Amino acid sequence: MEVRARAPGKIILVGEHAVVHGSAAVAAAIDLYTTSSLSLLHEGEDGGAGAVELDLRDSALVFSWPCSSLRRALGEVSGKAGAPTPCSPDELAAIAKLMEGQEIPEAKIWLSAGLSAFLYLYTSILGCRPGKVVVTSDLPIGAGLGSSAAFCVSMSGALLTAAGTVGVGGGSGVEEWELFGKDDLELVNQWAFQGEKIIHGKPSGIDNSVSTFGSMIKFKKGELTNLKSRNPVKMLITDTRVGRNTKALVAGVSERASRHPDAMASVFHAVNSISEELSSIVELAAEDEIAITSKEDKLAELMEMNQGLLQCMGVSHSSIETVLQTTLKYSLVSKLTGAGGGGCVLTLIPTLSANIVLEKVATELESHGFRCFKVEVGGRGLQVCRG
Ligand SMILES: Nc1ncnc2c1ncn2[C@@H]1O[C@H](COP(=O)(O)OP(=O)(O)O)[C@@H](O)[C@H]1O
Ligand SMILES: C[C@@](O)(CCOP(=O)(O)O)CC(=O)O
Ligand SMILES: [Mg+2]
Repeated sequence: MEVRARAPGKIILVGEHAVVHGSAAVAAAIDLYTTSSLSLLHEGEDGGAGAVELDLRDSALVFSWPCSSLRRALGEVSGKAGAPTPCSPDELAAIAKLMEGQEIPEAKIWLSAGLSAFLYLYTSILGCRPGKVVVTSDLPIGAGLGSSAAFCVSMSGALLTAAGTVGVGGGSGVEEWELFGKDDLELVNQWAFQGEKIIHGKPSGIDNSVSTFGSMIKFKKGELTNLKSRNPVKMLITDTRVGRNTKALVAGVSERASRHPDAMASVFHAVNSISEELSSIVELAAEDEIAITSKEDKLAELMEMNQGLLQCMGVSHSSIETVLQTTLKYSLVSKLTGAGGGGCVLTLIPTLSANIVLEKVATELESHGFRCFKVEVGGRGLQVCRG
């Protein structure tokens, strides 16, 4: 049996980093996906005693662990159907040892966090039984669009479906994407969060939640509120192509917060107010051109204010500043999205803006070596297909 699960990336409209410290944030799914395709094998089917294989198609890298080594390192784990137990320090150390035998190219050493999350999810859900997972993704990795969460959500979705834990009774037998019910999605989300913890250290949970449930959400202290966005929100995304790592950036903000607790508490409080205000504005229905423009002006101003506060947190970057200055020449407002330090920048596209302006701004941004693309905002979350 093959199970394919796909999960979207996301944009954070406002509230990144502050959300880790208890403020509200607003995020939306985008139409770029990571897909995990899982085939379970029987011992001996591959001519050997069986192995767990991870094929990262986009990187042209395949990793493999004999089931016998997994059992030696992790014990006779039997797989778990219910809610996850967090990865213990001992388990994490055993997984780190299993990584030693793998040949990860130096330039892609950042993949090791994803591989560790994979081994944790696979062995915890299915035990040490042989199987093969092929992963493909439309998302740039490590660029602020939530590739780590999409990886963990699609992987958890595929593994839990194969284990028969979620999606029981669903599916029509023909190849089509299937949506899960709320309880199944909750369970997938809990597992994906544990995977995110291995990759990020201290995630807020916003990325895995929006990737699992889709749509546009407000997220605060683990609580998710679905936002009904009454008018389309259009965003241009600019990938600065400056690599960065969410774990290090999140840790940097926490260190700044422990050096300046009062000042940073005020910054986080201001972000919370921005997210709350933006949430209520997106839910307002604007009927005519004047109302739409006034609504978009408010969204743009809140995004601009949030960008200033992200600079206060120390997570902007010269490449991000270049995008801000370039789009401002065309009276367009931008802010970083995700962890910052490079990665992607959002530019709000007003409904009434002329296509020619957009083409000009994209051309100028690309002349700096950046990559621009448009995304659909607020679409579906996890979907599964059984072949
Ligand atoms: N398709 C993938 N295959 C393997 N690992 C992945 C994949 N997507 C994400 N990851 C893991 O997630 C990390 C990137 O996560 P992160 O730094 O949070 O950035 P972002 O989530 O914004 O893309 C990568 O370094 C890798 O370990
Ligand atoms: C910085 C943060 O708010 C978002 C990180 O998103 P990304 O991994 O950069 O896509 C961290 C979090 O909320 O877990
Ligand atoms: Mg991430």
